[in-house]
Amino acid sequence: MWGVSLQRRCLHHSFCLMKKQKGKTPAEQRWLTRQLKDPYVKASHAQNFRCRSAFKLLEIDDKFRVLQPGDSVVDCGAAPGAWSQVAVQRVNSAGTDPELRRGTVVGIDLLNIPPLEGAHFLSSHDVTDPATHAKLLELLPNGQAHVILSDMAPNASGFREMDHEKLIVMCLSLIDLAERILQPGGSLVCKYWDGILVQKLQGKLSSVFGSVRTLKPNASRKDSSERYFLARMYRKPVR
Ligand SMILES: C[S@@+](CC[C@H](N)C(=O)[O-])C[C@H]1O[C@@H](n2cnc3c(N)ncnc32)[C@H](O)[C@@H]1O
Repeated sequence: MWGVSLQRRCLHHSFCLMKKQKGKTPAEQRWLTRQLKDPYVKASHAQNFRCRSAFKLLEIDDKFRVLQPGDSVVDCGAAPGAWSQVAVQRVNSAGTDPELRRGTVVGIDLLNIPPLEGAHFLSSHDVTDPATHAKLLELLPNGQAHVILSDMAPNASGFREMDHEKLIVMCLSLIDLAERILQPGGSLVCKYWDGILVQKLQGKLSSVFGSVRTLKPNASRKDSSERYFLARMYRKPVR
């Protein structure tokens, strides 16, 4: 009986897939097939996350407890907003003293970020622009963040080295941002694509953070060069 209902569901699933794939290029068809089979895509629909990347941050935070109730968090490259959803959940706890445990989440993206209760979004803003840093100073309590998250990525050109370099430059700009808004002892989670400049980024992070570790969450696709640095115990450089 179970076998028959599963067979029906599979036939229905294949039919939907065929309908969705009509008129698509082979690359688009491969992407769609992968999306439809992906357990994290299914889970993100079931749990109302805006995209599967939510599970990367959930995994990192479950293991390392980066986001604490009451924290102020800046989410760089926030669109469509799944990491901000996770951050809003984690920094606002239903504890006994809600005032003390109400956190702040500010998301920034070049693109439009649909509104999310509990978050403040700076859509059409560039994280690397000093004008954005100035706005952040106004939005964060005392102009300070406990955590900077970055899942930023440039539009991939298809040239691996070039894309890697672009993303490393973006990650390096987060060190300038940290100097302006990250409080001593704070943390940074940032995505990078593996390549020759990773050691340079790691070195720069290690010069201002007490610990830097490399992470590859299970939700990050195995065939992707995507990795994350988790840098903790920020030390503000003395100028
Ligand atoms: C992989 S998506 C982020 C997904 C997001 N973490 C989520 O969970 O919904 C990468 C985002 O980085 C943004 N981005 C790239 N460069 C940026 C920049 N200089 N400033 C702000 N956002 C940027 C892109 O527009 C894109 O929306």
